[in-house]
Amino acid sequence: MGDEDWEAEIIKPHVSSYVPVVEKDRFSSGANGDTHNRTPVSTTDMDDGPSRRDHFMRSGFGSGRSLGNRDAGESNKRETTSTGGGFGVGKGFGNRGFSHNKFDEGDSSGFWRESNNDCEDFQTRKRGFSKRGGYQDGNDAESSGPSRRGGRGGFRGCRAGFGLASPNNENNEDEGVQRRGGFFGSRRSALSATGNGDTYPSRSGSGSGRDSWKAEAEGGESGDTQGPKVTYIPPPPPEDEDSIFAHYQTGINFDKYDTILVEVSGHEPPPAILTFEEANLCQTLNNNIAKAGYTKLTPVQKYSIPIILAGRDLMACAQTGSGKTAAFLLPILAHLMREGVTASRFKELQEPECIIVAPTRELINQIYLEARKFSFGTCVRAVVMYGGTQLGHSIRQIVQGCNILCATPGRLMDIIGKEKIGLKQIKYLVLDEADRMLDMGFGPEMKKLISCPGMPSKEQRQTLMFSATFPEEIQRLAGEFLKSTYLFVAVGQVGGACRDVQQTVVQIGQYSKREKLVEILRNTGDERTMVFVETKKKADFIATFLCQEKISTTSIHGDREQREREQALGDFRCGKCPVLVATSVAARGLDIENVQHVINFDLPSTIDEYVHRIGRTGRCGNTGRAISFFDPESDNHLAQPLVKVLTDAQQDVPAWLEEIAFSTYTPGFSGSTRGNMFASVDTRKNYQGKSTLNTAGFSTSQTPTPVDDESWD
Ligand SMILES: Nc1ncnc2c1ncn2[C@@H]1O[C@H](COP(=O)(O)OP(=O)(O)OP(=O)(O)O)[C@@H](O)[C@H]1O
Repeated sequence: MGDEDWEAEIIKPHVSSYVPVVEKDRFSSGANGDTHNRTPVSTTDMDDGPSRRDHFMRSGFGSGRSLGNRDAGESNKRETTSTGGGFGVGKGFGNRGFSHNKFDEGDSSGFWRESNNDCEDFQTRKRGFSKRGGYQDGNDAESSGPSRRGGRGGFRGCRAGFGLASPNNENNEDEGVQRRGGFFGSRRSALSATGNGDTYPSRSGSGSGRDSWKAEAEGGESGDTQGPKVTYIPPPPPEDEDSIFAHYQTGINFDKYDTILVEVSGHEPPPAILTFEEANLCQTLNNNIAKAGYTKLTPVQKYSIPIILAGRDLMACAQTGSGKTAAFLLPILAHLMREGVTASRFKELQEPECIIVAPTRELINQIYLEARKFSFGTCVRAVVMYGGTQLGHSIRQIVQGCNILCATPGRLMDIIGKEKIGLKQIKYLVLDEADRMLDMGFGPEMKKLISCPGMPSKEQRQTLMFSATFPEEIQRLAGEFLKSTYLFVAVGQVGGACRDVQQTVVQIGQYSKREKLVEILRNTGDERTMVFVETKKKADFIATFLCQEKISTTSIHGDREQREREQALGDFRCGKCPVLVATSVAARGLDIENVQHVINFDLPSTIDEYVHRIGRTGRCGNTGRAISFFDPESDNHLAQPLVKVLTDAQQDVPAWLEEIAFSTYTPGFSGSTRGNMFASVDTRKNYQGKSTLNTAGFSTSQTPTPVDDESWD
């Protein structure tokens, strides 16, 4: 099936995953005339009568056979070898072109490799699928358009079994290989072509792919040869002041932030400020800060704001949910206003003063909403654009004027390639979740960005990097983006978990997880809970399973269309679906009120991902709970770093976990499967002076100390 079939596929409703299958009869015309606007699954939807059940039955899902197969969706091998219909292998895909042998042998060709990293780039991987090079030659089902792979699998499976016919049946095994694989993007080595939603080259560490990002962009989303046109136009956010400034309350532990140690390293850092007044921001900004409910600075804000105001480059690492977004937005806005930046007018080529990049669409949208909030009533205009939405829509937003451009990397490259954005005026470049972007293999793309024609050199712009985790390797790479004089701010333990999250680790076998999950969710009632799983397919599977159990659930992952992702998030935010099953696409940055629980149904492959995932709860001084299922069959590599994270966060460490950590002890272990994630200090060796202070501003030490925390033992 060629690209034209992709087109055909998107003009008729299709099912991109089997969660939406249950919604199939609910397709409605979207606001934008999109013909496949679907409502994510929820129990309420699923409970509404026999017809829905019929649908399940018809689709093969929910038959005793399907559901009775506890292995389905949980055991890769079993799925791929089962031909029993129902869940295991839908007729649509399961046997028609898949070489079981390949799966069983853990084929590492990269086809159908589903990564947990389905952030912004999921289209790219799908693109990779279409170039499957020899995989299942001649099978029309198998060679169908890549991005619709899951969809077709689901859709066809729906007719003839159920959509677990996803070709990703082998994924878990491949992921097992991948997750232990290389570092910068090496996990993606097989996925090299561009995608329709986010066009950029391979994430492969080598930067393979095409030579020019511009070529990528031109052959990208708008390049009709590359895939289906994305028609989704996200609904505009509410414009009324109440909505713009809607916020949740800080929690009981907000004041405890003052006791967290902060380490600043680098030459001559400006002193921290203790209050918003000391920042000397303009009146409009102060008003907006007040309307946002901010009365007191968080530690990362106390340090970062004066550093950014002083024009310094910054790498800042602070625990999840501790206000990093405002820490960079406020001083940037203050500068822009001080410099008299006025809203740019309609122009074909816009030249923003600031670019903010983040790895996921939902996160960049959230940052945009914060930028819009703090720039309210000013002349500064923020614009957001991200993959999975209509490119023309992004362009229309931009040409109206753009001072602060919030973008995901792929879309940013597209727009620059289309010469809608000039870089000459850039004064601030912000990389949020910088480690994630670099880890995902965006390093080459980011390097291309900073060497784009017109982009001021690092000496002439201010570059800011933020995250809750900064492995050493990433720090070293990140140094290329920053002036050598950059300051490094570490609030608390770099890579450490937020102490406001009560962490529990449960030892459990793969096949008992679902039962346990239901048990937990029955006890949590309507409390908002995020359930993380490792693969997109499993996200759908678990969401559907929970719906069957009458637990209102929706799901978010990289194979869902952007419309569905946003709908899912909306339903979760408003409480319509209090359970959100997610892959790591939702692990970073998402700030959702009242998430009381995070459940790691599957532990992530790395400890820093764990830290980010559990950081979706316990934000801004609120408390939360995280329960993680630890399967000794697959998670032993996490035992050591997990023990460290738990210990550092003053949590109970189960004896069995300590034992596993001990038995898998690696001399020189530094807390990460990928390197020294617990680099509690700036990894530069040449800085002089490091101050360790508590956030009330009192110095506890002014002398440099050696790297003291690289080893957990
Ligand atoms: N000084 C403050 N006073 C009150 N609320 C604040 C303050 N700073 C930030 N917040 C709120 O705290 C929440 C978390 O902030 P934010 O999303 O910026 O955290 P983060 O550190 O970026 O987290 P993550 O590491 O998960 O991305 C947001 O709702 C934000 O509006």
